[in-house]
Amino acid sequence: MVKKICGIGAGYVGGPTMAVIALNCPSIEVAVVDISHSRISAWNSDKLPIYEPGLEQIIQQCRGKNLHFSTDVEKHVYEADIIFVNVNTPTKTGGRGAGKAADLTYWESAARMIADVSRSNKIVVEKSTVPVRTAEVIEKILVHNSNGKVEYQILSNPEFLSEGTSIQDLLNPDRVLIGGNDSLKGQEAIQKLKAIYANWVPEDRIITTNVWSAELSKLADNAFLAQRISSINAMSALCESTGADISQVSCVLSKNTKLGSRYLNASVGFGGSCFQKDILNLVYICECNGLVEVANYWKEVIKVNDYQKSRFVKKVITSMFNTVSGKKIAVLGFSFKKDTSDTRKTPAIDVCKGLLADNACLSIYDPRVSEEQIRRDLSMNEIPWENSIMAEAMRFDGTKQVSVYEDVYEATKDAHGICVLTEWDEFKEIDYQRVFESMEKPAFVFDGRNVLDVDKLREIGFIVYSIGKPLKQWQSC
Ligand SMILES: NC(=O)C1=CN([C@@H]2O[C@H](COP(=O)(O)OP(=O)(O)OC[C@H]3O[C@@H](n4cnc5c(N)ncnc54)[C@H](O)[C@@H]3O)[C@@H](O)[C@H]2O)C=CC1
Ligand SMILES: O=C(O)[C@H]1O[C@H](OP(=O)(O)OP(=O)(O)OC[C@H]2O[C@@H](n3ccc(=O)[nH]c3=O)[C@H](O)[C@@H]2O)[C@H](O)[C@@H](O)[C@@H]1O
Repeated sequence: MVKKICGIGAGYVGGPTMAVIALNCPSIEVAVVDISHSRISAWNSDKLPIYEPGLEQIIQQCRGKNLHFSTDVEKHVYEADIIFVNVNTPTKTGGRGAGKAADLTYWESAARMIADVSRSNKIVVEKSTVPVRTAEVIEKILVHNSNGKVEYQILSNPEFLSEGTSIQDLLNPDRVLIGGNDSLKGQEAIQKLKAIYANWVPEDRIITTNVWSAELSKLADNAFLAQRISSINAMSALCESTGADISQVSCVLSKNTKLGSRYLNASVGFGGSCFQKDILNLVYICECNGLVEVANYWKEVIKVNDYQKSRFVKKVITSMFNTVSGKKIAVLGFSFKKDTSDTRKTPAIDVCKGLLADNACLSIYDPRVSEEQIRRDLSMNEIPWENSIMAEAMRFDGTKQVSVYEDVYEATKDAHGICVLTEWDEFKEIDYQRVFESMEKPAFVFDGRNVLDVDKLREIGFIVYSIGKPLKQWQSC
Protein backbone atom coordinates (compact mmCIF):
# COMPACT_ATOMS: atom_id res chain seq x y z
CA MET A 1 0.00 0.00 0.00
CA VAL A 2 1.33 3.40 -0.98
CA LYS A 3 1.34 5.66 2.10
CA LYS A 4 3.72 8.45 1.21
CA ILE A 5 4.50 10.22 -2.03
CA CYS A 6 7.23 12.78 -2.52
CA GLY A 7 7.27 15.18 -5.48
CA ILE A 8 10.69 16.69 -6.19
CA GLY A 9 10.34 20.10 -7.87
CA ALA A 10 7.54 22.49 -6.91
CA GLY A 11 7.11 24.28 -10.23
CA TYR A 12 4.34 24.59 -12.82
CA VAL A 13 4.09 20.81 -13.04
CA GLY A 14 5.11 19.64 -9.55
CA GLY A 15 2.83 22.02 -7.63
CA PRO A 16 -0.48 21.40 -9.44
CA THR A 17 0.17 17.71 -10.16
CA MET A 18 0.99 16.77 -6.60
CA ALA A 19 -1.89 18.92 -5.29
CA VAL A 20 -4.38 17.06 -7.49
CA ILE A 21 -3.01 13.69 -6.31
CA ALA A 22 -3.41 14.84 -2.69
CA LEU A 23 -6.97 16.00 -3.40
CA ASN A 24 -7.98 12.66 -4.90
CA CYS A 25 -6.06 10.37 -2.55
CA PRO A 26 -6.86 11.58 0.99
CA SER A 27 -5.24 8.50 2.57
CA ILE A 28 -1.85 9.28 1.00
CA GLU A 29 0.55 11.85 2.51
CA VAL A 30 1.95 14.00 -0.30
CA ALA A 31 5.08 16.11 0.22
CA VAL A 32 6.27 18.52 -2.46
CA VAL A 33 9.92 19.48 -2.01
CA ASP A 34 12.18 21.97 -3.72
CA ILE A 35 15.67 23.39 -3.32
CA SER A 36 14.26 26.88 -3.83
CA HIS A 37 13.34 28.31 -0.42
CA SER A 38 11.45 31.22 -1.97
CA ARG A 39 9.27 28.88 -4.06
CA ILE A 40 8.40 26.71 -1.08
CA SER A 41 7.60 29.67 1.14
CA ALA A 42 5.34 31.03 -1.62
CA TRP A 43 3.52 27.67 -1.79
CA ASN A 44 3.04 27.95 1.98
CA SER A 45 1.73 31.52 1.74
CA ASP A 46 -1.43 33.22 0.48
CA LYS A 47 0.34 34.30 -2.70
CA LEU A 48 1.14 31.11 -4.62
CA PRO A 49 4.20 31.19 -6.88
CA ILE A 50 2.14 30.48 -10.00
CA TYR A 51 -1.26 31.59 -11.22
CA GLU A 52 -3.59 28.83 -12.41
CA PRO A 53 -7.39 29.03 -12.34
CA GLY A 54 -8.71 26.67 -9.63
CA LEU A 55 -5.32 26.00 -8.03
CA GLU A 56 -5.77 28.20 -4.98
CA GLN A 57 -8.94 26.39 -3.88
CA ILE A 58 -7.26 22.97 -4.04
CA ILE A 59 -4.23 24.20 -2.12
CA GLN A 60 -6.46 25.68 0.57
CA GLN A 61 -8.38 22.42 0.81
CA CYS A 62 -5.37 20.09 1.12
CA ARG A 63 -2.41 22.09 2.43
CA GLY A 64 -1.54 21.16 6.01
CA LYS A 65 -3.74 18.04 5.79
CA ASN A 66 -2.25 15.52 3.38
CA LEU A 67 -0.32 18.04 1.25
CA HIS A 68 2.89 19.63 2.51
CA PHE A 69 5.44 21.92 0.86
CA SER A 70 8.95 21.64 2.26
CA THR A 71 12.63 22.28 1.62
CA ASP A 72 13.58 19.21 3.62
CA VAL A 73 14.18 17.22 0.46
CA GLU A 74 16.12 14.36 2.06
CA LYS A 75 13.59 13.64 4.80
CA HIS A 76 10.64 13.35 2.44
CA VAL A 77 12.55 11.31 -0.13
CA TYR A 78 13.70 8.94 2.61
CA GLU A 79 10.12 8.41 3.81
CA ALA A 80 8.40 8.09 0.41
CA ASP A 81 7.23 4.92 -1.32
CA ILE A 82 6.89 6.71 -4.66
CA ILE A 83 9.02 9.68 -5.77
CA PHE A 84 7.83 11.85 -8.63
CA VAL A 85 10.66 13.84 -10.20
CA ASN A 86 9.21 17.09 -11.58
CA VAL A 87 12.42 19.09 -11.95
CA ASN A 88 13.17 21.40 -14.86
CA THR A 89 14.90 19.99 -17.95
CA PRO A 90 15.84 23.11 -19.94
CA THR A 91 17.84 23.32 -23.16
CA LYS A 92 21.61 23.04 -22.56
CA THR A 93 23.34 26.40 -22.81
CA GLY A 94 26.93 25.17 -22.95
CA GLY A 95 29.05 22.13 -23.83
CA ARG A 96 28.13 19.25 -26.12
CA GLY A 97 24.68 19.69 -27.64
CA ALA A 98 24.41 23.31 -26.43
CA GLY A 99 21.30 25.06 -27.76
CA LYS A 100 19.50 21.77 -28.48
CA ALA A 101 20.08 18.90 -26.06
CA ALA A 102 18.16 18.69 -22.79
CA ASP A 103 20.12 19.73 -19.73
CA LEU A 104 19.68 16.86 -17.27
CA THR A 105 21.77 18.44 -14.49
CA TYR A 106 18.79 18.94 -12.20
CA TRP A 107 17.50 15.43 -12.88
CA GLU A 108 20.91 13.91 -12.24
CA SER A 109 21.38 15.74 -8.95
CA ALA A 110 17.89 14.65 -7.86
CA ALA A 111 18.76 11.03 -8.75
CA ARG A 112 22.06 11.16 -6.82
CA MET A 113 20.25 12.57 -3.80
CA ILE A 114 17.62 9.82 -3.99
CA ALA A 115 20.39 7.22 -4.07
CA ASP A 116 22.15 8.85 -1.11
CA VAL A 117 19.21 8.98 1.25
CA SER A 118 17.07 5.96 0.32
CA ARG A 119 17.05 2.99 2.67
CA SER A 120 13.90 1.26 1.37
CA ASN A 121 12.73 0.21 -2.11
CA LYS A 122 11.42 3.07 -4.23
CA ILE A 123 9.41 3.65 -7.34
CA VAL A 124 10.96 6.63 -9.12
CA VAL A 125 8.63 8.35 -11.56
CA GLU A 126 9.92 10.49 -14.42
CA LYS A 127 7.36 13.27 -14.59
CA SER A 128 9.73 15.78 -16.22
CA THR A 129 10.02 15.69 -20.00
CA VAL A 130 13.26 13.89 -20.82
CA PRO A 131 15.10 12.51 -23.86
CA VAL A 132 14.13 8.98 -24.84
CA ARG A 133 16.26 6.43 -22.91
CA THR A 134 16.81 8.70 -19.91
CA ALA A 135 15.42 6.03 -17.58
CA GLU A 136 18.45 3.89 -18.46
CA VAL A 137 20.83 6.63 -17.31
CA ILE A 138 18.83 7.31 -14.16
CA GLU A 139 18.82 3.64 -13.26
CA LYS A 140 22.62 3.51 -13.60
CA ILE A 141 23.01 6.54 -11.32
CA LEU A 142 20.65 5.08 -8.73
CA VAL A 143 22.08 1.59 -8.76
CA HIS A 144 25.76 2.62 -8.76
CA ASN A 145 25.28 5.12 -5.95
CA SER A 146 23.22 2.91 -3.66
CA ASN A 147 24.43 0.48 -1.03
CA GLY A 148 23.01 -2.41 -3.05
CA LYS A 149 20.17 -3.03 -0.60
CA VAL A 150 17.64 -0.70 -2.20
CA GLU A 151 15.71 -1.72 -5.32
CA TYR A 152 14.41 0.92 -7.73
CA GLN A 153 11.72 0.71 -10.35
CA ILE A 154 11.81 3.58 -12.83
CA LEU A 155 8.56 4.56 -14.50
CA SER A 156 7.98 7.15 -17.18
CA ASN A 157 4.80 9.12 -16.49
CA PRO A 158 5.05 12.25 -18.63
CA GLU A 159 2.70 15.13 -17.95
CA PHE A 160 0.35 16.48 -20.62
CA LEU A 161 -1.19 19.45 -18.79
CA SER A 162 -1.35 22.86 -20.45
CA GLU A 163 -0.77 25.99 -18.43
CA GLY A 164 -3.85 28.11 -17.87
CA THR A 165 -6.00 24.96 -17.78
CA SER A 166 -3.73 22.72 -15.75
CA ILE A 167 -6.22 21.99 -12.97
CA GLN A 168 -8.95 20.96 -15.41
CA ASP A 169 -6.42 18.94 -17.40
CA LEU A 170 -5.27 17.13 -14.24
CA LEU A 171 -8.76 16.52 -12.85
CA ASN A 172 -10.08 15.29 -16.17
CA PRO A 173 -7.14 14.14 -18.30
CA ASP A 174 -7.72 12.78 -21.80
CA ARG A 175 -5.03 10.21 -21.00
CA VAL A 176 -2.48 9.22 -18.38
CA LEU A 177 0.61 7.52 -19.75
CA ILE A 178 2.68 5.09 -17.71
CA GLY A 179 5.74 3.39 -19.16
CA GLY A 180 7.55 0.65 -17.28
CA ASN A 181 9.77 -2.30 -17.97
CA ASP A 182 8.51 -5.77 -18.83
CA SER A 183 9.81 -7.57 -15.74
CA LEU A 184 7.41 -8.75 -13.04
CA LYS A 185 8.60 -6.00 -10.71
CA GLY A 186 8.29 -3.43 -13.48
CA GLN A 187 4.69 -4.49 -14.08
CA GLU A 188 3.94 -4.39 -10.34
CA ALA A 189 5.27 -0.83 -10.20
CA ILE A 190 3.04 0.15 -13.15
CA GLN A 191 0.03 -1.29 -11.31
CA LYS A 192 0.85 0.68 -8.14
CA LEU A 193 1.01 3.96 -10.02
CA LYS A 194 -2.06 3.07 -12.04
CA ALA A 195 -3.98 2.44 -8.81
CA ILE A 196 -3.21 5.99 -7.65
CA TYR A 197 -4.57 7.57 -10.83
CA ALA A 198 -7.53 5.19 -10.83
CA ASN A 199 -8.83 7.10 -7.79
CA TRP A 200 -10.17 9.69 -10.23
CA VAL A 201 -9.21 8.76 -13.80
CA PRO A 202 -11.32 6.17 -15.70
CA GLU A 203 -9.12 3.11 -16.27
CA ASP A 204 -9.59 3.15 -20.05
CA ARG A 205 -7.78 6.49 -20.14
CA ILE A 206 -4.68 5.08 -18.44
CA ILE A 207 -2.32 3.85 -21.13
CA THR A 208 0.58 1.58 -20.25
CA THR A 209 3.59 1.14 -22.56
CA ASN A 210 7.25 0.32 -22.38
CA VAL A 211 9.49 3.04 -20.92
CA TRP A 212 11.00 4.18 -24.21
CA SER A 213 7.61 4.60 -25.92
CA ALA A 214 6.37 6.70 -23.00
CA GLU A 215 9.44 8.94 -23.03
CA LEU A 216 9.32 9.41 -26.80
CA SER A 217 5.52 9.86 -26.91
CA LYS A 218 5.81 12.99 -24.77
CA LEU A 219 8.32 14.58 -27.16
CA ALA A 220 6.24 13.48 -30.15
CA ASP A 221 3.08 14.91 -28.58
CA ASN A 222 4.54 18.39 -28.16
CA ALA A 223 6.23 18.26 -31.57
CA PHE A 224 2.90 17.40 -33.27
CA LEU A 225 1.03 20.21 -31.49
CA ALA A 226 3.71 22.78 -32.33
CA GLN A 227 3.87 21.50 -35.90
CA ARG A 228 0.17 22.13 -36.29
CA ILE A 229 0.52 25.73 -35.09
CA SER A 230 3.42 26.30 -37.47
CA SER A 231 1.34 24.77 -40.27
CA ILE A 232 -1.56 27.16 -39.70
CA ASN A 233 0.83 30.09 -39.22
CA ALA A 234 2.55 29.25 -42.52
CA MET A 235 -0.89 29.29 -44.16
CA SER A 236 -1.62 32.66 -42.55
CA ALA A 237 1.29 34.20 -44.45
CA LEU A 238 -0.11 32.83 -47.70
CA CYS A 239 -3.57 34.16 -46.80
CA GLU A 240 -2.18 37.67 -46.43
CA SER A 241 -0.61 37.43 -49.89
CA THR A 242 -3.65 36.02 -51.63
CA GLY A 243 -6.75 37.53 -50.02
CA ALA A 244 -7.80 34.26 -48.35
CA ASP A 245 -8.84 34.55 -44.70
CA ILE A 246 -7.10 32.26 -42.19
CA SER A 247 -10.15 32.09 -39.88
CA GLN A 248 -12.20 30.75 -42.77
CA VAL A 249 -9.46 28.29 -43.75
CA SER A 250 -9.14 27.13 -40.10
CA CYS A 251 -12.90 26.71 -39.87
CA VAL A 252 -12.92 24.49 -42.97
CA LEU A 253 -10.04 22.36 -41.67
CA SER A 254 -11.64 22.06 -38.23
CA LYS A 255 -14.73 20.38 -39.72
CA ASN A 256 -12.58 17.63 -41.16
CA THR A 257 -13.08 14.88 -38.62
CA LYS A 258 -9.73 13.43 -39.70
CA LEU A 259 -8.02 16.60 -38.46
CA GLY A 260 -10.12 17.77 -35.51
CA SER A 261 -10.68 21.33 -34.43
CA ARG A 262 -7.92 22.23 -31.97
CA TYR A 263 -4.55 23.94 -32.44
CA LEU A 264 -5.70 25.73 -35.58
CA ASN A 265 -5.55 29.30 -34.27
CA ALA A 266 -3.08 31.36 -36.24
CA SER A 267 -1.04 33.58 -33.94
CA VAL A 268 2.05 35.71 -33.61
CA GLY A 269 3.81 32.43 -32.79
CA PHE A 270 3.76 29.76 -30.12
CA GLY A 271 5.54 30.30 -26.83
CA GLY A 272 5.83 28.51 -23.51
CA SER A 273 8.63 26.70 -21.80
CA CYS A 274 8.27 23.41 -23.66
CA PHE A 275 7.43 23.42 -27.38
CA GLN A 276 10.74 24.84 -28.62
CA LYS A 277 12.80 23.09 -25.95
CA ASP A 278 11.24 19.68 -26.63
CA ILE A 279 11.51 19.96 -30.42
CA LEU A 280 15.17 20.96 -30.15
CA ASN A 281 15.66 17.99 -27.86
CA LEU A 282 14.00 15.76 -30.49
CA VAL A 283 16.21 17.29 -33.19
CA TYR A 284 19.31 16.53 -31.14
CA ILE A 285 18.25 12.93 -30.53
CA CYS A 286 17.63 12.49 -34.28
CA GLU A 287 21.07 13.95 -35.09
CA CYS A 288 22.73 11.67 -32.54
CA ASN A 289 21.04 8.75 -34.28
CA GLY A 290 22.27 9.90 -37.70
CA LEU A 291 18.76 10.89 -38.84
CA VAL A 292 19.67 14.23 -40.44
CA GLU A 293 16.55 14.49 -42.63
CA VAL A 294 14.27 13.80 -39.69
CA ALA A 295 16.12 16.39 -37.59
CA ASN A 296 15.79 18.98 -40.36
CA TYR A 297 12.09 18.26 -40.74
CA TRP A 298 11.40 19.11 -37.08
CA LYS A 299 13.71 22.15 -37.14
CA GLU A 300 11.42 23.70 -39.75
CA VAL A 301 8.62 23.87 -37.15
CA ILE A 302 10.72 26.24 -35.04
CA LYS A 303 11.96 28.13 -38.10
CA VAL A 304 8.38 28.90 -39.13
CA ASN A 305 7.65 30.04 -35.59
CA ASP A 306 10.58 32.47 -35.69
CA TYR A 307 9.46 33.58 -39.14
CA GLN A 308 5.99 34.33 -37.81
CA LYS A 309 7.35 36.54 -35.02
CA SER A 310 9.72 38.41 -37.32
CA ARG A 311 6.97 38.79 -39.95
CA PHE A 312 4.77 40.42 -37.31
CA VAL A 313 7.51 42.88 -36.30
CA LYS A 314 8.14 43.70 -39.96
CA LYS A 315 4.42 44.28 -40.55
CA VAL A 316 4.23 46.73 -37.63
CA ILE A 317 7.23 48.68 -38.89
CA THR A 318 6.27 48.76 -42.57
CA SER A 319 2.66 49.69 -41.80
CA MET A 320 3.78 52.60 -39.65
CA PHE A 321 5.57 54.28 -42.56
CA ASN A 322 8.70 52.14 -42.31
CA THR A 323 9.78 53.34 -38.90
CA VAL A 324 8.68 53.04 -35.30
CA SER A 325 11.60 55.11 -34.05
CA GLY A 326 10.46 57.28 -31.14
CA LYS A 327 6.85 56.14 -31.56
CA LYS A 328 4.91 54.88 -28.58
CA ILE A 329 3.59 51.38 -29.13
CA ALA A 330 1.27 49.85 -26.56
CA VAL A 331 1.80 46.13 -26.04
CA LEU A 332 -1.26 44.38 -24.65
CA GLY A 333 -0.39 41.01 -23.16
CA PHE A 334 3.03 39.63 -22.30
CA SER A 335 2.41 36.08 -21.00
CA PHE A 336 2.77 33.27 -23.54
CA LYS A 337 -0.99 32.58 -23.48
CA LYS A 338 -4.02 33.73 -21.51
CA ASP A 339 -4.78 32.65 -17.94
CA THR A 340 -1.16 32.21 -16.94
CA SER A 341 1.49 34.53 -15.54
CA ASP A 342 4.20 32.45 -17.20
CA THR A 343 6.39 34.34 -19.67
CA ARG A 344 8.87 31.62 -20.54
CA LYS A 345 9.63 31.81 -24.27
CA THR A 346 6.63 34.09 -24.79
CA PRO A 347 6.53 35.48 -28.35
CA ALA A 348 6.13 38.90 -26.69
CA ILE A 349 9.83 38.89 -25.77
CA ASP A 350 11.00 38.55 -29.37
CA VAL A 351 8.37 40.93 -30.74
CA CYS A 352 9.19 43.60 -28.12
CA LYS A 353 12.90 43.21 -28.74
CA GLY A 354 12.34 43.46 -32.49
CA LEU A 355 10.43 46.73 -32.02
CA LEU A 356 12.95 48.07 -29.51
CA ALA A 357 15.74 47.33 -31.98
CA ASP A 358 13.95 49.74 -34.33
CA ASN A 359 13.94 52.30 -31.51
CA ALA A 360 10.27 52.09 -30.54
CA CYS A 361 9.06 53.21 -27.08
CA LEU A 362 6.96 50.44 -25.58
CA SER A 363 4.19 50.74 -23.00
CA ILE A 364 3.32 47.28 -21.81
CA TYR A 365 0.20 46.07 -20.02
CA ASP A 366 -0.49 42.51 -18.86
CA PRO A 367 -3.12 41.65 -16.24
CA ARG A 368 -0.96 38.99 -14.56
CA VAL A 369 2.70 39.64 -15.32
CA SER A 370 4.67 41.91 -12.99
CA GLU A 371 6.83 44.81 -14.15
CA GLU A 372 9.84 43.13 -12.57
CA GLN A 373 9.29 39.99 -14.66
CA ILE A 374 8.81 41.96 -17.90
CA ARG A 375 12.02 43.94 -17.32
CA ARG A 376 13.94 40.76 -16.45
CA ASP A 377 12.72 39.04 -19.64
CA LEU A 378 13.55 41.98 -21.88
CA SER A 379 17.02 42.49 -20.46
CA MET A 380 17.95 38.82 -20.70
CA ASN A 381 20.52 38.09 -23.37
CA GLU A 382 19.36 34.69 -24.47
CA ILE A 383 21.37 32.41 -26.70
CA PRO A 384 19.38 31.97 -29.93
CA TRP A 385 19.04 28.49 -31.39
CA GLU A 386 21.35 27.83 -34.34
CA ASN A 387 18.99 28.93 -37.13
CA SER A 388 17.10 31.72 -35.44
CA ILE A 389 16.22 34.65 -37.68
CA MET A 390 15.31 36.55 -34.50
CA ALA A 391 18.94 36.27 -33.28
CA GLU A 392 19.82 39.93 -33.74
CA ALA A 393 16.68 41.21 -32.01
CA MET A 394 17.09 38.67 -29.19
CA ARG A 395 20.42 40.23 -28.25
CA PHE A 396 18.89 43.69 -27.98
CA ASP A 397 18.41 45.19 -24.53
CA GLY A 398 16.36 48.36 -24.75
CA THR A 399 14.60 48.27 -21.41
CA LYS A 400 15.12 52.02 -20.96
CA GLN A 401 12.54 52.54 -23.72
CA VAL A 402 10.00 50.40 -21.87
CA SER A 403 7.24 51.50 -19.48
CA VAL A 404 4.94 49.05 -17.76
CA TYR A 405 1.39 50.05 -16.80
CA GLU A 406 -1.30 48.58 -14.60
CA ASP A 407 -4.06 50.25 -16.55
CA VAL A 408 -4.81 49.58 -20.19
CA TYR A 409 -6.02 53.15 -20.87
CA GLU A 410 -2.80 54.61 -19.46
CA ALA A 411 -0.75 52.21 -21.57
CA THR A 412 -2.55 53.19 -24.78
CA LYS A 413 -2.73 56.97 -24.15
CA ASP A 414 -0.79 58.92 -26.82
CA ALA A 415 0.27 55.67 -28.49
CA HIS A 416 0.73 55.47 -32.26
CA GLY A 417 -0.08 51.78 -32.36
CA ILE A 418 -1.30 48.83 -30.28
CA CYS A 419 0.05 45.27 -30.52
CA VAL A 420 -2.09 42.53 -28.96
CA LEU A 421 0.31 39.70 -28.08
CA THR A 422 -1.75 37.58 -25.65
CA GLU A 423 -5.40 36.58 -26.07
CA TRP A 424 -6.57 37.71 -22.59
CA ASP A 425 -10.42 37.80 -22.58
CA GLU A 426 -10.46 41.29 -21.06
CA PHE A 427 -8.93 42.73 -24.25
CA LYS A 428 -12.28 42.12 -25.98
CA GLU A 429 -14.04 44.30 -23.38
CA ILE A 430 -11.83 47.40 -23.72
CA ASP A 431 -13.60 50.68 -24.67
CA TYR A 432 -11.80 51.07 -28.00
CA GLN A 433 -13.63 54.31 -28.81
CA ARG A 434 -12.05 55.86 -25.69
CA VAL A 435 -8.68 54.35 -26.58
CA PHE A 436 -8.90 55.69 -30.15
CA GLU A 437 -9.64 59.20 -28.95
CA SER A 438 -6.56 59.22 -26.70
CA MET A 439 -4.16 57.92 -29.39
CA GLU A 440 -2.03 59.64 -32.06
CA LYS A 441 -3.47 59.41 -35.58
CA PRO A 442 -3.50 57.40 -37.71
CA ALA A 443 -4.10 54.90 -34.89
CA PHE A 444 -2.95 51.34 -35.65
CA VAL A 445 -3.95 48.02 -34.12
CA PHE A 446 -1.92 44.87 -34.80
CA ASP A 447 -3.85 41.89 -33.49
CA GLY A 448 -1.33 39.08 -33.02
CA ARG A 449 -4.00 36.73 -31.67
CA ASN A 450 -7.02 37.43 -33.88
CA VAL A 451 -9.22 38.15 -30.88
CA LEU A 452 -10.54 41.63 -31.62
CA ASP A 453 -13.61 42.66 -33.59
CA VAL A 454 -11.88 44.05 -36.67
CA ASP A 455 -15.00 45.52 -38.31
CA LYS A 456 -15.86 47.44 -35.17
CA LEU A 457 -12.31 48.74 -34.82
CA ARG A 458 -12.27 49.87 -38.46
CA GLU A 459 -15.62 51.60 -37.95
CA ILE A 460 -14.09 53.56 -35.06
CA GLY A 461 -11.25 54.63 -37.35
CA PHE A 462 -8.36 52.28 -36.50
CA ILE A 463 -6.10 50.85 -39.17
CA VAL A 464 -6.12 47.16 -38.32
CA TYR A 465 -3.76 44.32 -39.12
CA SER A 466 -4.70 40.83 -37.99
CA ILE A 467 -2.85 37.60 -38.69
CA GLY A 468 -3.77 35.92 -41.98
CA LYS A 469 -6.53 38.35 -42.94
CA PRO A 470 -6.99 40.32 -46.15
CA LEU A 471 -5.07 43.59 -45.87
CA LYS A 472 -5.85 47.12 -46.97
CA GLN A 473 -3.73 47.85 -50.02
CA TRP A 474 -1.30 50.21 -48.31
CA GLN A 475 -0.44 47.61 -45.66
CA SER A 476 0.30 44.81 -48.06
CA CYS A 477 3.98 45.51 -48.45
N1 LIG B 1 5.24 23.81 -17.63
C1 LIG B 1 4.46 22.94 -18.21
O1 LIG B 1 3.35 23.28 -18.61
C2 LIG B 1 4.88 21.53 -18.41
C3 LIG B 1 6.16 21.10 -18.13
N2 LIG B 1 6.52 19.79 -18.31
C4 LIG B 1 7.86 19.32 -17.96
O2 LIG B 1 7.92 19.23 -16.52
C5 LIG B 1 9.23 19.56 -16.05
C6 LIG B 1 9.13 20.68 -15.04
O3 LIG B 1 8.60 21.83 -15.67
P1 LIG B 1 8.11 23.09 -14.84
O4 LIG B 1 7.31 22.64 -13.68
O5 LIG B 1 7.51 24.02 -15.81
O6 LIG B 1 9.52 23.65 -14.31
P2 LIG B 1 9.78 24.71 -13.16
O7 LIG B 1 11.07 25.35 -13.46
O8 LIG B 1 8.56 25.54 -12.96
O9 LIG B 1 9.93 23.81 -11.83
C7 LIG B 1 11.01 22.95 -11.59
C8 LIG B 1 11.34 23.04 -10.10
O10 LIG B 1 12.31 22.02 -9.79
C9 LIG B 1 13.16 22.53 -8.77
N3 LIG B 1 14.38 21.72 -8.72
C10 LIG B 1 15.37 21.62 -9.64
N4 LIG B 1 16.30 20.73 -9.23
C11 LIG B 1 15.89 20.26 -8.03
C12 LIG B 1 16.43 19.30 -7.12
N5 LIG B 1 17.55 18.64 -7.39
N6 LIG B 1 15.76 19.06 -5.96
C13 LIG B 1 14.61 19.73 -5.68
N7 LIG B 1 14.05 20.63 -6.52
C14 LIG B 1 14.68 20.88 -7.68
C15 LIG B 1 13.39 23.97 -9.20
O11 LIG B 1 13.85 24.75 -8.11
C16 LIG B 1 11.99 24.37 -9.69
O12 LIG B 1 11.22 24.96 -8.67
C17 LIG B 1 10.05 19.90 -17.30
O13 LIG B 1 10.72 18.75 -17.71
C18 LIG B 1 8.99 20.27 -18.33
O14 LIG B 1 9.42 20.01 -19.64
C19 LIG B 1 5.62 18.86 -18.75
C20 LIG B 1 4.34 19.22 -19.02
C21 LIG B 1 3.85 20.58 -18.87
O1 LIG C 1 4.83 19.93 -22.21
C1 LIG C 1 4.28 20.97 -21.98
O2 LIG C 1 4.79 21.95 -21.42
C2 LIG C 1 2.87 21.24 -22.44
O3 LIG C 1 3.01 22.08 -23.62
C3 LIG C 1 1.78 22.51 -24.17
O4 LIG C 1 1.05 23.26 -23.21
P1 LIG C 1 1.35 24.81 -22.94
O5 LIG C 1 2.68 25.17 -23.50
O6 LIG C 1 1.09 25.04 -21.51
O7 LIG C 1 0.21 25.62 -23.74
P2 LIG C 1 -0.56 25.45 -25.13
O8 LIG C 1 -1.98 25.73 -24.87
O9 LIG C 1 -0.26 24.19 -25.86
O10 LIG C 1 0.00 26.69 -25.97
C4 LIG C 1 1.35 26.77 -26.37
C5 LIG C 1 1.53 27.98 -27.26
O11 LIG C 1 0.89 27.80 -28.52
C6 LIG C 1 0.03 28.88 -28.79
N1 LIG C 1 -1.11 28.38 -29.60
C7 LIG C 1 -1.86 27.34 -29.15
C8 LIG C 1 -2.91 26.86 -29.91
C9 LIG C 1 -3.20 27.44 -31.16
O12 LIG C 1 -4.14 27.06 -31.89
N2 LIG C 1 -2.42 28.48 -31.58
C10 LIG C 1 -1.37 28.96 -30.84
O13 LIG C 1 -0.68 29.90 -31.26
C11 LIG C 1 -0.37 29.40 -27.42
O14 LIG C 1 -0.84 30.72 -27.48
C12 LIG C 1 0.93 29.26 -26.67
O15 LIG C 1 1.78 30.35 -26.93
C13 LIG C 1 0.94 21.29 -24.55
O16 LIG C 1 -0.33 21.73 -25.03
C14 LIG C 1 0.75 20.36 -23.36
O17 LIG C 1 0.07 19.19 -23.78
C15 LIG C 1 2.12 19.99 -22.78
O18 LIG C 1 1.94 19.21 -21.63
